[in-house]
Amino acid sequence: MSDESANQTDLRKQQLGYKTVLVTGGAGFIGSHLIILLAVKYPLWRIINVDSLDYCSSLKNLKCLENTCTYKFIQGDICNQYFINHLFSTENINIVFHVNFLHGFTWFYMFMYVNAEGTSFLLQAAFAARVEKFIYMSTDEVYGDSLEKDFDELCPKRPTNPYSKSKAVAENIVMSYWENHKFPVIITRSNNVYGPRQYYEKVIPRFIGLLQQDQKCTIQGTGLQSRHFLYVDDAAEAFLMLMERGIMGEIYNIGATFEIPVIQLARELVKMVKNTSNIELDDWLLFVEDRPVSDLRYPLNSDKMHKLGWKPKVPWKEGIRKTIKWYEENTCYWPVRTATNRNPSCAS
Ligand SMILES: Cc1cn([C@H]2C[C@H](O)[C@@H](COP(=O)(O)OP(=O)(O)O[C@H]3O[C@H](CO)[C@@H](O)[C@H](O)[C@H]3O)O2)c(=O)[nH]c1=O
Repeated sequence: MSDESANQTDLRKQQLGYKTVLVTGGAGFIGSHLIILLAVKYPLWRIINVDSLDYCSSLKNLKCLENTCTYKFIQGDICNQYFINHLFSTENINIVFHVNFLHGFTWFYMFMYVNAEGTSFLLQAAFAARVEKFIYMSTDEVYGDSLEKDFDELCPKRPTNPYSKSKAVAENIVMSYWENHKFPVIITRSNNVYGPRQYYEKVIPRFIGLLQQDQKCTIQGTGLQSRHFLYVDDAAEAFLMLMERGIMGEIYNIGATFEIPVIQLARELVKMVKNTSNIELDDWLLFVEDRPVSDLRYPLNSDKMHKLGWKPKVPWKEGIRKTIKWYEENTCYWPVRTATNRNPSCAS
């Protein structure tokens, strides 16, 4: 089929209610789970995955869609303006999930470039193409930390590290399109997401990978900082619910109900992975240098999501059991099993 007639077919399908959805960073952990859920729930929609295939992404994550004619992978960089403009002018994109981002605690310029400037390139092109919904995945980290009070979406942003600062800047750019042009955007701020296929640099897969190789869990700092963990299927469900029912121009917290200090998380994982008695648990902990800035916790008030009808469904015990099982069955999935955190500031 020629490009022109393919375009005509797309347009006719869109008139019938079929959509074309773009997911940036779709070969990564969260992006790939989101794409698979989209493909299951909307089998007739076109899904375009744009990913630069950085070290923590893999096309293996989407192997199950390889032969699906409604799914298309394009290797590309959101910071390449020519590429992005071409993408929007040729693909008739209706909905964007902007998942793609760069993590870390140093290299401030790179975070600003990818997270803020890249987002701005994408927005410009999406706006020109009159996209119907632009959903931007931000982070709970934009709030800074809180020892007591839960953050709701009206709390001020107080990001403390270069990554969260760049995400906060990107949020401002996204929101300015709503405020100035009523361009339909939604911002999500979620807790830490975990589950099968996550790259080894994040705390849960990293600890599992280390233990599987008889190495100790590297606790950064005291380990008393705690995190809320959301199973990836629940996160993907939340993103789809926002696409279906979210109010444009709004921000939504996507919070988990399970919170655990990192040191306790390590002990739980030791118990599960090593089948160790309580007395020996701490033999598997190694205290390493902390990050330059380490927030203690990010408690979220997710009432807005609950009102839309979303709640996390997967209990921690079930989620972590499934996750460990996956890592046990897929020891060679990622090239390096105990990736040192690519973040150069993490002394681990
Ligand atoms: C990898 C690693 C981490 N940690 C600690 C540092 C943190 O307090 C905690 C969680 O670290 P990470 O798994 O790297 O995730 P974190 O920095 O919280 O960031 C994640 O969660 C954020 C949401 O809070 C997302 O916005 C980020 O994109 C995502 O990467 O575990 C350790 O103590 N040892 C480790 O080896």
